[in-house]
Amino acid sequence: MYSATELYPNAHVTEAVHEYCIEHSTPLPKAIHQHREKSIDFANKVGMDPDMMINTLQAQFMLFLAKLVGAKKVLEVGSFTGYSALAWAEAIKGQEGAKLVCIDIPGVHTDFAKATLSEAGFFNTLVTFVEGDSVESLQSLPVDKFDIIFLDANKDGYLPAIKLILSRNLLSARGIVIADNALKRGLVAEDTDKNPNSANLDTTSIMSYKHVDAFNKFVRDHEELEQVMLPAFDGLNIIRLKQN
Ligand SMILES: C[S@@+](CC[C@H](N)C(=O)[O-])C[C@H]1O[C@@H](n2cnc3c(N)ncnc32)[C@H](O)[C@@H]1O
Repeated sequence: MYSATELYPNAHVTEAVHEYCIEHSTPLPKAIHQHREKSIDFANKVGMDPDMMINTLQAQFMLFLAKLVGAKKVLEVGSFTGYSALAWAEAIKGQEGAKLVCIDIPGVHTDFAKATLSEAGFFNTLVTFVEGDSVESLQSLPVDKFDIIFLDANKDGYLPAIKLILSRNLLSARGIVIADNALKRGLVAEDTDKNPNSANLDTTSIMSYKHVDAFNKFVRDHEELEQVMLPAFDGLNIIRLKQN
């Protein structure tokens, strides 16, 4: 049975709709736009994949969402060149007690992200970096309550991350966890040859869809959590603590 709606007839219309959405959403500040261009140049120069960044529309969405939930404290796991971090910083800046903590492994991309946030006047004031493995960093992070926790690093870290978020009480009562790539190009739902993305199927690496699927199932089955899985971007699993 086919119960989903295939909204757009082809890739051309899908792309046109995407551009329309960008043009009809509140634009990102110019500095964030410019940073995207600089990040693409930088990533290409150092041989990293610029497509690791969230896209423009996702940045517009996350900035809006952060404002919608009145976020003051954000924890980002996986910052790359600092593009999504800039969007979070823009959303929370100017509030007393606002802070953004970014976790990523050390490297030229993290140096680039720190320089960017420094140029924007955020580094070490609004934004701090924890340089290390995602799970180890979540284990040792000083306890605080975050209104948004964005998971966007190694996929084998998602499940240990949500367990640590719960056991260490890192999420504020009305806070949300946003797990990016929650659908992994559709592979979590369909990993046979009916999905062209199943060619060279990766079931073992740290980025495998298998880890994301285990995370999604853990979240779905956890009695203290409620969540919505959205087929937007590469899939967003938006999670919160059940409210009494
Ligand atoms: C998809 S990118 C993040 C993109 C960023 N959120 C953005 O939209 O601009 C994933 C990041 O996870 C980081 N990463 C990979 N393995 C990691 C690990 N074990 N611990 C911490 N970060 C890791 C990579 O260095 C990379 O910068």
